[in-house]
Amino acid sequence: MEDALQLVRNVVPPLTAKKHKGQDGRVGVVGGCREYTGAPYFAAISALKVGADLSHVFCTQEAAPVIKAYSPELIVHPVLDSPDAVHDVEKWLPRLHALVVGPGLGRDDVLLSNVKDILEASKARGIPVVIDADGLWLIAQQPALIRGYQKAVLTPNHVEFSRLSEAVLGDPLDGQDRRGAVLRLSQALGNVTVVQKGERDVISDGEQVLECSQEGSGRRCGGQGDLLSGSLGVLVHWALQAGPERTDGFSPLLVAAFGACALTRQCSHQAFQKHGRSTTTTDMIAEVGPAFSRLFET
Ligand SMILES: NC(=O)C1=CN([C@@H]2O[C@H](COP(=O)(O)OP(=O)(O)OC[C@H]3O[C@@H](n4cnc5c(N)ncnc54)[C@H](OP(=O)(O)O)[C@@H]3O)[C@@H](O)[C@H]2O)[C@@H](O)CC1
Ligand SMILES: Nc1ncnc2c1ncn2[C@@H]1O[C@H](COP(=O)(O)OP(=O)(O)OP(=O)(O)O)[C@@H](O)[C@H]1O
Ligand SMILES: [Mg+2]
Repeated sequence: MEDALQLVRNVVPPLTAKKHKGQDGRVGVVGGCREYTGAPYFAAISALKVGADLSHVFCTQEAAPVIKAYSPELIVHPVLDSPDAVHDVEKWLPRLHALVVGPGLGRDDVLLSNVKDILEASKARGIPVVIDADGLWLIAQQPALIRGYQKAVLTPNHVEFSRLSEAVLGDPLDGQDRRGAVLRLSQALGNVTVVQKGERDVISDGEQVLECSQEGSGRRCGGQGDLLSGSLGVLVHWALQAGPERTDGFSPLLVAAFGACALTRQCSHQAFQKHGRSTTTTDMIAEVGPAFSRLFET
């Protein structure tokens, strides 16, 4: 565990006066609809709190004022259900380092179709993508969308993993051999990186496997996965920018995923010490700074 934490430390960029705004990360979250406005907010604000310089949310027109009202820090684009949604997002892609697709997306067919085209445009530009929540619902329906895309990281929870396994391998989760199940799913998807969240997070790129058992808490409130996926958007950019020479031969995406899992669990642990059973994801986001320093600032 300590070795893996050191690999994460190796990819964290120094804060220097020599950089300009944006250089430490410009992340976009694709999600936010009538039902769900918290999830994209949790993901986008977590990216900023981890250390991105700019955090965008591409959501439906109806969700935009709600998410804008949560925070002036976020750049919120009310475009996901506009007639020219794909173009409206695509024009921002050259300025983004990573995309987090799915938090609060919902399962509306029009939105899923727009996100399909946004993913195609992102792959064409080699933009790293983190796929979570209802983005995984889309992938389970159309695995070919990301099969073989080496800059994709999937972050399924228990149920989402079973759905993906069923769709891609024809069999749901093998309860016993979690490492084997994650390896197999990654391989079947052309070695994309897969994070199976759970009591221990199991992470694989189809060749190597890392497990994160950083102490978290017993609290299972909604939104914790969104904190993880938003943090991961930044860490993926940093790890790819640092390159494999800084990750001791491990895939940069594997190291980034381990870092996001450890950070999320540490936030949960710290928030639970203060708030106990009443801990919410908002309390956890308040712990991102101290948790990051504790784990990754040398
Ligand atoms: N504040 C907001 O805006 C938030 C919005 N969110 C957004 O909601 C969307 C759907 O997200 P989701 O997590 O409900 O996913 P999904 O797979 O449909 O679960 C459906 C059912 O599966 C089960 N189940 C789930 N997890 C399980 C587990 N670990 N172990 C076992 N069972 C488990 C459970 O069913 P049950 O077992 O209760 O019958 C659950 O009801 C997505 O876009 C996300 O971003 C959330 O991020 C939260 C905060
Ligand atoms: N049984 C568990 N024990 C300890 N930590 C857990 C457990 N299950 C999940 N976690 C941790 O909780 C965090 C969120 O995982 P979870 O499975 O709740 O994601 P999710 O369902 O996608 O969340 P969200 O509500 O944001 O969609 C991760 O950091 C994961 O490591
Ligand atoms: Mg989730």
